[in-house]
Amino acid sequence: MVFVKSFAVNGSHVRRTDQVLEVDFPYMQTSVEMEPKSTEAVAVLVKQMYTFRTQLKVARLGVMLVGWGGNNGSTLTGALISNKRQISWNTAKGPRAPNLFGSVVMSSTVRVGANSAGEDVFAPMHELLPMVHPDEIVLGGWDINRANLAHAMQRAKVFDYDLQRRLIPHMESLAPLPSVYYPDFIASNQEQRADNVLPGDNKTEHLNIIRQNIREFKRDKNVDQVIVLWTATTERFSEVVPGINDTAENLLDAINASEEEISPSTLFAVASILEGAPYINGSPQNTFVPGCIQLAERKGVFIAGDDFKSGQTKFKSVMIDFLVNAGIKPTAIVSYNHLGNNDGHNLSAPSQFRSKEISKSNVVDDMVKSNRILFRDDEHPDHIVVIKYVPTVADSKRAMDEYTSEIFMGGTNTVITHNTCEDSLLAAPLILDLVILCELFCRITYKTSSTDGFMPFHHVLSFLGYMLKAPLVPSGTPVVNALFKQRACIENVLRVCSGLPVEDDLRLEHHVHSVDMRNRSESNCNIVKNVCRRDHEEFYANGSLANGNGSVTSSRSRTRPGDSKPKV
Ligand SMILES: NC(=O)c1ccc[n+]([C@@H]2O[C@H](COP(=O)([O-])OP(=O)(O)OC[C@H]3O[C@@H](n4cnc5c(N)ncnc54)[C@H](O)[C@@H]3O)[C@@H](O)[C@H]2O)c1
Ligand SMILES: O=P([O-])([O-])O[C@@H]1[C@@H](O)[C@H](O)[C@@H](O)[C@H](O)[C@@H]1O
Repeated sequence: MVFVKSFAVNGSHVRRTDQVLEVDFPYMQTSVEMEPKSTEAVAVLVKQMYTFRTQLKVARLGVMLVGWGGNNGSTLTGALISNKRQISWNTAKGPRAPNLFGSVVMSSTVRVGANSAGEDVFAPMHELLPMVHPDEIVLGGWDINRANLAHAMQRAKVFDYDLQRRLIPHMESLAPLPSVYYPDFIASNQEQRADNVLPGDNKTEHLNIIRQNIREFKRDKNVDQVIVLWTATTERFSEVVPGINDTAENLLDAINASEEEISPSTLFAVASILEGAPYINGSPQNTFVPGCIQLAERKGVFIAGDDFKSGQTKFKSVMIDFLVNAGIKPTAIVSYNHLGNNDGHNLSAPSQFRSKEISKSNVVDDMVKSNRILFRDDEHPDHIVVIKYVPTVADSKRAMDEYTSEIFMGGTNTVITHNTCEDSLLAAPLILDLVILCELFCRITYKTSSTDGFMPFHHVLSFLGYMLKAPLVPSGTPVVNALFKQRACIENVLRVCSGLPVEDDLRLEHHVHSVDMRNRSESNCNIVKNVCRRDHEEFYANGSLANGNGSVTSSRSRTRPGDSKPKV
């Protein structure tokens, strides 16, 4: 295998200028024709030509976190500073260097193709298209607690002490803006944190202040784009009330009337949408009430959610995909976890736990519904979710799962897992992926023979489902929870927008009679390889490359659009 730091795709289907990359893509689908209640079907192959257009200029990106002073917010902030400044730290086991492990965009690779020797060539996912580099992201946000980010980081107890010590000078000047606090939506045990709240209960005033905060942040930080992301405390579900939050008009009127059922998270979503800022919900509550979704559609602003998929649930979406697609029938999934961070404290309250229980429980539905050999229409594995608050373990969440399945000829298979998830160290890189990909999708448009010119993707950005437990999807479309299908969706949309083919793992070239790889016909797609095998091993050894003059270049490519890509 060979690893390259960057590549360009050439071919008659690719048109590139300094500003724009346009790619033609023949999208093949099957339209299934069948009579109602019939079990016979006919699949007809349908090809639709898409042209994808990507604006290559990456936005100067500002990210405003709601709940900035929380474990996730402070951990992400410290991690970005540590990576940008290359702040290493000492531990009992020796020195540690910053990294971005757990970010699918920054730390996973894609197969670009095979070279003339038949070797697979891999590149970083973030090299598929120009994306925001984490070093360039400007962070800000709100919190109902006034602690500065240095204090918040220390309170979170996530980073090693020596790293905390080294980060404090860079974080103590960062302070969250005061936020909206409506006690009824989060556990009463959170009241002690609420010392940084907007006065009064006039929701129109609160909305306008949040909107002003977004405008001022964009101006003062000199960013081109702002994305608002909720990583604040899990709220109880909002009741969807006709006349209150069922349409965009009713929702805006309800805010003007300071209706009680309008949650802080929905207020933030409305403010973001009205300011043209994409809004992402990292928690399980139903922020996106129907009126909010309709408002996002009206304004053409991306929304995505719900609930970061970080540890136990992420693993579950792999296990159930494996079992069901192996023809094995899961009959019971018992998920228990305990955690001791403030999130866990909030989740110890029934209404907030219920929000999380829903998002953690629905993650198997797509896989179960896909296999009527194993499951009857109304059949579903027993699925239990338990969350307990144990202060001692702090952010180091323990997840214990038991998967019981029916196997061949009446057999039973039971898999028991114990997963210690450093909650915030698993969630923070997902926040990075969510905002990097969201910024990219804001620069991609598409056209087909049936569109009126180039159009943005649907305002419900369901491509981001990989990072979320309960992916919000456009009305009437299926929810996909299987983790590797979700990842394949992201990789393939980026591949086709870059000019590469979909990765279908068919690999026919390896299954047909041996072809002398040296005689492979020269494809019309040239891959630029600029790193030899030695560098490849060195890259993997320490994530950096020694170039010709002995100096070390960062393993994170800083290729910018328009840079002349080295040619071999
Ligand atoms: N692995 C994970 O950590 C993980 C995974 C999935 C989902 N989540 C969700 O992410 C969220 C954050 O997790 P965390 O561990 O950082 O929790 P946390 O309690 O440490 O942080 C939440 C922060 O939000 C603040 N807050 C509460 N209400 C607010 C409001 N109305 N406006 C602004 N700030 C507000 C709190 O003061 C706190 O600082 C939670 O909802 C959690 O369920 C976390
Ligand atoms: O690990 P995972 O299931 O993806 O998600 C986590 C839950 O297991 C945990 O109970 C909760 O406190 C975290 O906020 C997060 O939701």
